Amino acid sequence: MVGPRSNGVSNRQAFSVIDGGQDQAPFSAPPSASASNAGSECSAIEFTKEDVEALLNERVKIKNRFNYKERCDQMTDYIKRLRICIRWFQEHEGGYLIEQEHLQEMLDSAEKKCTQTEVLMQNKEEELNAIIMELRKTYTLLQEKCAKEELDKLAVMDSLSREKEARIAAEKLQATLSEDLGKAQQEHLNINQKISSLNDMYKRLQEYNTSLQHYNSRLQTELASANETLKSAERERSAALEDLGTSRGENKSLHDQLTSSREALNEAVTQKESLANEIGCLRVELQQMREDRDRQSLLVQTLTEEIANYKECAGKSDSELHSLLMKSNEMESRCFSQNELIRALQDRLALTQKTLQMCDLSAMEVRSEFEEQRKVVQDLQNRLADAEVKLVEGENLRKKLHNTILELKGNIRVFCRVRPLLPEEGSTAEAKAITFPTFTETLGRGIDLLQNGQKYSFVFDKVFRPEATQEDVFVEISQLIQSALDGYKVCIFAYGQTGSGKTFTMMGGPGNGGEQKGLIPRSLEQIFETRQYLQSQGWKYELQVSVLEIYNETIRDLLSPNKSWSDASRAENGVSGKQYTIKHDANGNTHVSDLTVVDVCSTREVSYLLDKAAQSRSAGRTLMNEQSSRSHFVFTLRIFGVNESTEQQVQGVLNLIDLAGSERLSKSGSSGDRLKETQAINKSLSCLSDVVFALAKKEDHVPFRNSKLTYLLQPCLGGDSKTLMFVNISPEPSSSGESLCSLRFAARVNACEIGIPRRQTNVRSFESRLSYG
Ligand SMILES: Nc1ncnc2c1ncn2[C@@H]1O[C@H](COP(=O)(O)OP(=O)(O)OP(=O)(O)O)[C@@H](O)[C@H]1O
Repeated sequence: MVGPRSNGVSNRQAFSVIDGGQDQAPFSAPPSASASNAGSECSAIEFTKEDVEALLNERVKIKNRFNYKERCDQMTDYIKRLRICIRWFQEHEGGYLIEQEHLQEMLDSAEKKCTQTEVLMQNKEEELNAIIMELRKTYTLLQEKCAKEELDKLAVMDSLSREKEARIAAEKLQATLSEDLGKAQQEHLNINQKISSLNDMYKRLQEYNTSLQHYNSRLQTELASANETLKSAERERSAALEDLGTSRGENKSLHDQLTSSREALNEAVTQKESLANEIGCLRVELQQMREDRDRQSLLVQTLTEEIANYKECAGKSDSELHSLLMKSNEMESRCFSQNELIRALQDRLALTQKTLQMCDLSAMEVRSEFEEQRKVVQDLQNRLADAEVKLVEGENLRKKLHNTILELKGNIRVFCRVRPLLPEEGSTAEAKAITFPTFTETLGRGIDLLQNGQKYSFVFDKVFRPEATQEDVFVEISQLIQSALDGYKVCIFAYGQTGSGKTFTMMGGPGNGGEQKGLIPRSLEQIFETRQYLQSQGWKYELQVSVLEIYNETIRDLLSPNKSWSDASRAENGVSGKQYTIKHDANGNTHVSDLTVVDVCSTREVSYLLDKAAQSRSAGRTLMNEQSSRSHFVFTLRIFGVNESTEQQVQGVLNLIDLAGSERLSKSGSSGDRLKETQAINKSLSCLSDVVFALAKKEDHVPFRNSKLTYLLQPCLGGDSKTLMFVNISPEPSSSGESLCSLRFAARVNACEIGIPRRQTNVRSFESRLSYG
């Protein structure tokens, strides 16, 4: 057996030359050599037969290699090793010649094959290179694709992570949404419940609304029927009053008749009594006569008997007989005269009895007539009582209905009055600034104003045309005045530009008398008349008057016995001695300290006080009005009533106010003191406007305290009184600007809702004598 052995450094070097200096392993894995690390260490290798066979066998293995490149490399490596092996054998040729030949052959064939293989390999290599190139290209493409894929993947990963995040967020969101959904579902349930309850409520509200509508329509019909009833009550009342008057007349005439009948009866009775006395006397006389007659008859009888006896005893003396005959004749004549007397007395008796019977008859007649008359009187008295009860009921119904109407209305009422053109204001032919619509629904309530070619329409509770008389106006407010007697606070005030007719409306025309009398004197007349009339129903009233003016924001007592101001002091912005303060109590009554209050009993007294106050009132001449009121004039009548039969008590207040007129400084031509007055007037009216504006807008704060006027009027504007405003309008086209302002203000006032009027009953606290509202 031969095998590779270590041959020293020289062998090794020889191999190195053969290998071309390449430092690589000559054998792949010789079975017995330490092949793995044998490498090119030829000097350390010894070849044996087994090694050569193994080497030869290795070729087969290499041939079977599938991978060309690998096969090629291994084959090259194999050939090198074979050469080394051959060389080794050449060096050691003595013992191994056969193997050398064999090996040579093998080497040749191997070289051949190797060459073929190399060619093949080259082809294959080229092929492979082409494939490799292709593959590289593909690889590059793939790499690119891969890079792209990687990028895509990254992008996908990124989007995935984003999606994941989004998913997580979505999941979170879903969780919260689920929670929300749960809540929402809960809420939905709650809302559904709420909706159903709201639906129920809505249904109930609808029902309530329908019932309210029904109630409203019922109220409306009731109101209409109440109005009808009121009207019929009024008619009945007036008919009852008429009836009452005629009944009273009838009653009086019946009373007269009754008295005369009574007198006739008394006369007849006395006549009857005297006749009865006479009859009694006659009867006594008759009785006496009868007794006399009987006696005389008896005497005649005895005398006749005696005569008979005498006749029997004829022969007795003729003289005796003669005397007896004489006696008998005398007796007979006496008897005859007695009989005559009796007959006359009987005739008289019969006559007297007849007269008595007649007297009895006439007495009976008079008595029956008297009874009839008494019945008629009784009937009339019953009817009178009925009529009075009806009257009281009608009066109560009227009050109730009147108050219901006012309560239903619930706001300040506004009446508009347009004064006629004055002679100095030119002809009526001038273009008309004011017209009155003729539509049925606004008839008597509408007014149209033409200003700069534009028409402005307003509707109020009542509009009085220029031709309306003071009486026409008063008729419309008389019910309101009556309310003051019924225990309500009533306030009527006149508003408008200067010269528009406020003072005319409130106080009256020149002289304030007759047809020209204004609302204040007419109201007082009505109050005194009604007071008189109500006395029959048990009412007693005490009335107190006070009058003040607000001049330049200062209160003045117009009934003060010692007036402490003069024209000079007026000019000094109205600084007088006394400082009057206004206070409102919890009942809504207003008190002005130190104000003169006068008890009044008749219209004359009040007229005197009114004249006195009117004379004391600040007035002056302006371009707009000859006699212009320069202050707000406040007349107050406090009414305290007590019904002694029903023990009812009422306390009413009547405030009648003539405001100073609003005016443009340019138009009024004011200067000096007049200018100051105008400024003060305009300021207080502007405060009134602010108050009305705040009330109309239902603001929490109403600036009542901004002026004396508004503070004084607070209970009338914001409280529980029955308030009526007159807006006075001048028909002059040149005043249309101011008229528009006044009408606008009035419309705003009309829209204000104040409290429901309250009646003050069962109050007897009259010690406070200074209340205004
Ligand atoms: N309805 C009317 N009928 C006839 N004359 C009237 C009427 N209204 C007002 N007048 C007259 O118009 C003039 C001005 O009226 P009045 O003095 O009442 O106005 P006013 O509004 O009170 O003015 P001021 O605010 O300046 O006091 C007066 O001469 C008055 O007699």
